[in-house]
Amino acid sequence: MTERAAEFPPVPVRPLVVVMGVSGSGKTTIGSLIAEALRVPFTDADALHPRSNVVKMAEGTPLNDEDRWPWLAVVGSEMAAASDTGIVMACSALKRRYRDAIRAAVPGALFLHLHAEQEVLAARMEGRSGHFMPPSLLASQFAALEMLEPDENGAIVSVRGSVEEIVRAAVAQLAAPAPVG
Ligand SMILES: Nc1ncnc2c1ncn2[C@@H]1O[C@H](COP(=O)(O)OP(=O)(O)O)[C@@H](O)[C@H]1O
Ligand SMILES: O=C(O)[C@H](O)[C@@H](O)[C@H](O)[C@H](O)COP(=O)(O)O
Repeated sequence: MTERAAEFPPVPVRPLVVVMGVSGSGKTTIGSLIAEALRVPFTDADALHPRSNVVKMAEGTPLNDEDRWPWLAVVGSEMAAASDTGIVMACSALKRRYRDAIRAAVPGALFLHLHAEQEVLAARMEGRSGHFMPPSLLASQFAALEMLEPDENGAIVSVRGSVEEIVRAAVAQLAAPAPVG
């Protein structure tokens, strides 16, 4: 076992993880490090949006359900295709019904919700450059957000702290998930 793998407790074999949360919550930053720690591939669902969705968000208009359904279908099929290796997928998955759609494609999916107050994330988005998502859409993301419910397989992880602390807490949750709610 390498030094890095030894830092973390054992996690499920071939984990199928969705790192969820609003824009700016750290899905890309934290999700890619979780994937590295688990030694599984990482995919950012930002890269799976049809061009029309990216243009819409870049213009400052929130996506609606109709915009998201085809994208969520791609997210689900990419995860299902990774069931032999495991995967960490960064995907907002803001609403319960979106997560239900992903679970329909990947029944074993685990959801890690990266969570912090809007002000914390707004400051982080303001500090991010070269991304299509404008900080002005953050309020609409919080308005759409539905928290994980007790029957959903997953955990809420606070992202107020450092990246290292968050990755550690997230991997610990995957090893021994605490019940939500
Ligand atoms: N724990 C953290 N502390 C400080 N800055 C962070 C933290 N996590 C992410 N960031 C920064 O916040 C911004 C948003 O993170 P990002 O990973 O792009 O979020 P998302 O993919 O959810 O939109 C980026 O500039 C990133 O470097
Ligand atoms: O469902 C949505 O409205 C989008 O998926 C959105 O939640 C997502 O956050 C964007 O793709 C922006 O990308 P970042 O999350 O990387 O800011």
